Amino acid sequence: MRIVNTAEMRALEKAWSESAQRPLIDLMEQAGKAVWDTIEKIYAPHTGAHWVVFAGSGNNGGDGYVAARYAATAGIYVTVIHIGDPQKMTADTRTNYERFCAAGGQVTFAAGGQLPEISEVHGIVDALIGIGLTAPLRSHLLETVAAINATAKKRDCPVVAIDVPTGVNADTGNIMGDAVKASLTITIGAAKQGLCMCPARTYVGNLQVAGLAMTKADFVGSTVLITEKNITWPRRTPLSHKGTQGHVAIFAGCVGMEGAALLCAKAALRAGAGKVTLFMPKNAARNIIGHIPEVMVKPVGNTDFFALKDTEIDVSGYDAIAIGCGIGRAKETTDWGVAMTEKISCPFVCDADGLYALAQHPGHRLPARCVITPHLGEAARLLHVTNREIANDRPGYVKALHAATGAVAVLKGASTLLFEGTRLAVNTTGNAGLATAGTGDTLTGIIAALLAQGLAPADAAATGIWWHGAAADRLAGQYGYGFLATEVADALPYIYKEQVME
Ligand SMILES: NC(=O)C1=CN([C@@H]2O[C@H](COP(=O)(O)OP(=O)(O)OC[C@H]3O[C@@H](n4cnc5c(N)ncnc54)[C@H](OP(=O)(O)O)[C@@H]3O)[C@@H](O)[C@H]2O)[C@@H](O)CC1
Ligand SMILES: Nc1ncnc2c1ncn2[C@@H]1O[C@H](COP(=O)(O)OP(=O)(O)O)[C@@H](O)[C@H]1O
Ligand SMILES: [K+]
Repeated sequence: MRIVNTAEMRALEKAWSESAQRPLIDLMEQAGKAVWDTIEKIYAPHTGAHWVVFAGSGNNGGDGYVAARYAATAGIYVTVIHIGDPQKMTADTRTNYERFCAAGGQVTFAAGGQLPEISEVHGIVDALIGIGLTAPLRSHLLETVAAINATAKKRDCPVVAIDVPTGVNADTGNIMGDAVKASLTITIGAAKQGLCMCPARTYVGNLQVAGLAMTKADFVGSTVLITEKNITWPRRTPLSHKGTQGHVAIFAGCVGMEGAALLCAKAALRAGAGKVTLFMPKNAARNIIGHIPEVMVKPVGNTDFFALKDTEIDVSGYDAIAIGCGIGRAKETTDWGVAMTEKISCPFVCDADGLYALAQHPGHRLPARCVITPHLGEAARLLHVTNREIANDRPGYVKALHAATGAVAVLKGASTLLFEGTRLAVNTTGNAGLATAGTGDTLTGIIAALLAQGLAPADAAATGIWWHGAAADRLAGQYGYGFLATEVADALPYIYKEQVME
């Protein structure tokens, strides 16, 4: 599926219009026709069925008027409810309003609050707002959206959103106050990236792309979904041995947070690392020796946490390193963590308190062979903005993380995002069962193991987040929620078997 952001979409429309020397209203005609054709194909409405189209004054409303005209021509009893000020109709929307009326169509104008009672309806089309929404819905639209959702529930009829369900931010996937809960979203030209992200995904329903003439060229958008079709897997051959599968060194844990280190180490082994060595402050290490027999534990120093002198550790000879899980936030540890990022010469992943350490040293740059894996709060700390600012624009801030650090940036959460410098990647696996302590540590271990097995940093990050989410989806299928971070690690080989060995 081709995926774009709204700026790209508008640029595509403009470029098409200029090169084809045709007005944009021709695209609106194609869009509205494609919408009705798709509705016919999916719902096969019978002659005389009643469909209600909610139209706004922007061009999304224009698509709605075109679809309404095709519906009427097909023998559907179609009514349009135009919400908002008709004086504000765009020129193309007005033209299609007039064409619909000239064809005998009925339009009711409403301010938003007081909607006419819809007693019998077989389907609703949402053509209120598309990619033009950037601010929270104003109150009259909020009332309309609530009325659409309530009517669809009461009448048990489908709701088809044109381009974007009204209320969804097409770039960020955020809900701008409230949104239409669509059964089907027919997105115009190419899928808007926000439609593929949480929380929008639960409002989009079945997503169909209406291909228009302008997107038939060999256009590649700057956004991509991470799916089982485009990730890279490490391979084993019959001759593989532990020396060929990569040696991961993990710098993790402190007294009281030994578990984070164990989770990271276990996940690295489950993700195929040939050997895992766990470096831990001495007093923490003595608490966990033997917990995972496959892990080599190297106690460091003489204390509860890592300290600056621990930069003397020889970090050569490893294929990849994970640093940061559960190391704590002592000043000495943060100074040590930042110094280590300069000493490490192999690919590495930095997470959790390692990111806290980086945030204490603004402007510190990381090499491109480093992957950082912040959640929203860690990203906010790194970029010195609020959690809300990040939540409002996750696609923008994952790019900002890359720009600020130079590393391959992963922004975790529902719909984890990845940016390596060129394309925004949106993960498609994972579920709210992952909202439990330690699942981030397992992700760090997975990415480190993939780096150690030779994957490029961006590939290791993409495969890692997909694999981690897929393991969680398998567990959610078995248990629902309530599975543990350890179980996510233990589920990894089953996914590998399905994807690589079957
Ligand atoms: N270019 C073309 O020919 C093609 C365009 N295409 C179609 O056009 C769509 C984009 O059209 P667009 O740019 O006109 O914006 P659109 O989504 O209709 O939104 C503007 C309307 O929303 C309203 N509104 C905004 N914010 C609001 C808020 N917070 N709360 C309440 N209201 C708010 C705003 O009202 P205003 O703020 O002006 O009062 C205005 O009425 C695109 O998604 C696709 O469907 C395709 O068919 C291909 C050809
Ligand atoms: N609602 C959710 N849907 C999908 N994935 C989620 C959700 N909540 C959390 N996750 C995932 O779970 C992991 C949590 O990581 P993190 O917050 O660092 O946990 P911890 O620090 O306890 O290890 C991340 O990979 C994140 O993307
Ligand atoms: K819409």
